[in-house]
Amino acid sequence: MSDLDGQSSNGHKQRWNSASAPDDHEAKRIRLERFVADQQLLASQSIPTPHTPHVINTVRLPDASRKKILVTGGAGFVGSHLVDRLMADGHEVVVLDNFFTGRKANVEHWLHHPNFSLVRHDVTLPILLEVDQIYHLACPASPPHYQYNPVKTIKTSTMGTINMLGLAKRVKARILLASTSEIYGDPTVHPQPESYWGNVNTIGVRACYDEGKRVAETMMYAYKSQNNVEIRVARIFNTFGPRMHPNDGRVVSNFIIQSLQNKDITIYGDGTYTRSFQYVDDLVNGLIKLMNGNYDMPVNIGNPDEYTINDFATKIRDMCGSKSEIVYLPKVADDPTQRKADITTAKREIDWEPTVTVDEGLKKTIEYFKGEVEAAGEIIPTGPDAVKPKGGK
Ligand SMILES: O=C(O)[C@H]1O[C@H](OP(=O)(O)OP(=O)(O)OC[C@H]2O[C@@H](n3ccc(=O)[nH]c3=O)[C@H](O)[C@@H]2O)[C@H](O)[C@@H](O)[C@@H]1O
Repeated sequence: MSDLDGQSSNGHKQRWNSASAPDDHEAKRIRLERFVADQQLLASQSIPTPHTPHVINTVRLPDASRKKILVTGGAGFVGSHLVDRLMADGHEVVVLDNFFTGRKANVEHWLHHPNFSLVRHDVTLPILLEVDQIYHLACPASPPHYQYNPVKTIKTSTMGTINMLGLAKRVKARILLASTSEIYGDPTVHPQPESYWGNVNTIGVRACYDEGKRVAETMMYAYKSQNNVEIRVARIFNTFGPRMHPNDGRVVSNFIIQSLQNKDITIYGDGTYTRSFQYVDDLVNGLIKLMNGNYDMPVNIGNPDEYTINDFATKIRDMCGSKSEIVYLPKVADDPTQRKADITTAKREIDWEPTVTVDEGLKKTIEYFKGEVEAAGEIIPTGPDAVKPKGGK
């Protein structure tokens, strides 16, 4: 048995004598383990090789029609579904995400695809990239999450949008802003058309998000008129589907998670408030149509199917076959009392309307959360108070 040269942890070469040396078999095993680890590292960090674990086949677009598309917040719930569509359509996609509420798991299936790049970056800082289109989605959207650090939420919507508009201007990219139905505040007009100016409490707990998005819209139109930037503005209404953060705290994820575990379903207030809910695939279709159409005024993207929170709780409990009790907690501050998308503009200008019913969408979402609950053992849903998103990259 020959002696082996070894490297000690402090870097000094050391010599094992035959008494203390690992035998040949052990040395081979260590070398093999190192080789496999090196290969795995290489495969995870470089373009696909025959050893790369999993590369999804996508359409191969000719250079002339393949676009470089930036998706800020692309590892989030909505962003990751949008990325799936853009990748499947054969485009090159760059995802920027700071992983505050986004999760690597949402996009990990693309990590080895040569058309895909994932960059950990906070949009409040500028970035230089060459792209043709920008979907600017980055911002926490769940009330407990966006209220956790309101100053950061404001910076994300303001500085983040300025940075993305600056980039769009420099590289002449078209930019789409993910705005929100929240810009209508607690609406006095029902349903809400784009021409309604809204009713927002400028110093309330939701203002960091609502006002941030309102000024983001203002910036979009300022860059359009002053710098000829090509803009699109989507006002997104309540959206649900797989990959919602399990601790998101929003009504769909909370009610499903509570029902699946036979825990109390928590209604804030008396449950007479209303929302209209759309499935995420419909939203993604709407965003892509808006981006690639000719209309550059704000467009509501939502499903007008409106429910009281009471009815929605019963519906989800029934669909889950759950024994949960419904409990009523104090209402949350500045909660909009009614919300329903008027989608006349979307139908007329971009030929879009939702095609997935709330029931179909809920079935898929319940299936997804069954898996999440099973994997986690137990999920304690986020309550109404401001809270930092839980890990779970
Ligand atoms: O889901 C969305 O797309 C929207 O969600 C939030 O707006 P909000 O309508 O307040 O959404 P939820 O937090 O899901 O609340 C909906 C209603 O259910 C109630 N709720 C929520 C959670 C819960 O456990 N129980 C409960 O009664 C809320 O008080 C509210 O009245 C965000 O602020 C929007 O940006 C986003 O577009």
